[in-house]
Amino acid sequence: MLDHATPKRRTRVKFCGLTRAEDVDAAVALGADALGFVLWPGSRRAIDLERLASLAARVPAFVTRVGLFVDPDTALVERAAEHLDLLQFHGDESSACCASFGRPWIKALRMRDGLDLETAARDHAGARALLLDAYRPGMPGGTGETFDWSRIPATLAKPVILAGGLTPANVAEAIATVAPFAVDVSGGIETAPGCKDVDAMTAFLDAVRRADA
Ligand SMILES: O=C(O)c1ccccc1NCC(=O)[C@H](O)[C@H](O)COP(=O)(O)O
Repeated sequence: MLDHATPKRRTRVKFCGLTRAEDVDAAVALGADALGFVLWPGSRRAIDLERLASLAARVPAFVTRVGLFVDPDTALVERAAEHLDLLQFHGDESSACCASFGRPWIKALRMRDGLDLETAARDHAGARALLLDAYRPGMPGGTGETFDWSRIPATLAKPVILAGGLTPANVAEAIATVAPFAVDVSGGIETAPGCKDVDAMTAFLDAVRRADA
């Protein structure tokens, strides 16, 4: 019989910064919950709208297609959104700006000194989740660096997506420490920026499943 009193945790997994069809296919086959596509032209993992359309078309139902933006032009978000299920904002976008596209959205917060997560969660009340990432000046995301996970309050008003420097080797400790709703990884499953590694994706998912067990 199912024990409804103590449901088993299942940490969701988002693979971010995909640029190649074979990586999308592998991530889906392995069981990733969400795939991130970087639409910020300054990224080493950036893709254009044409590539987004072709990659997004490979993704079946029940796998979330996430588009990453950094202080984007409205037109870019509107055109990309046709191929996306969720918008992820990494810049200084206000809550009103994020909501203005009429699509589900999450806000990435870089953990700079003094950031108050409780206040940020209130400021972004319309977000479906907060993605917490490492802070490095001049780099809006994909730093490959961790931050002090003990800064995350146990009870935040929003689901937490933990990002920043996660790898197959440290993700279990991250889950044990933070108990996030989801984990997000980019550099930790790559051989080069934008090129994912099947063995690393497999190892990452295995580590998450072991941590949840
Ligand atoms: O990956 C990028 O190049 C990037 C550029 C600009 C904004 C966001 C970007 N990535 C965002 C992500 O969601 C990454 O997965 C997240 O920052 C974690 O990256 P990593 O530390 O490499 O796992």
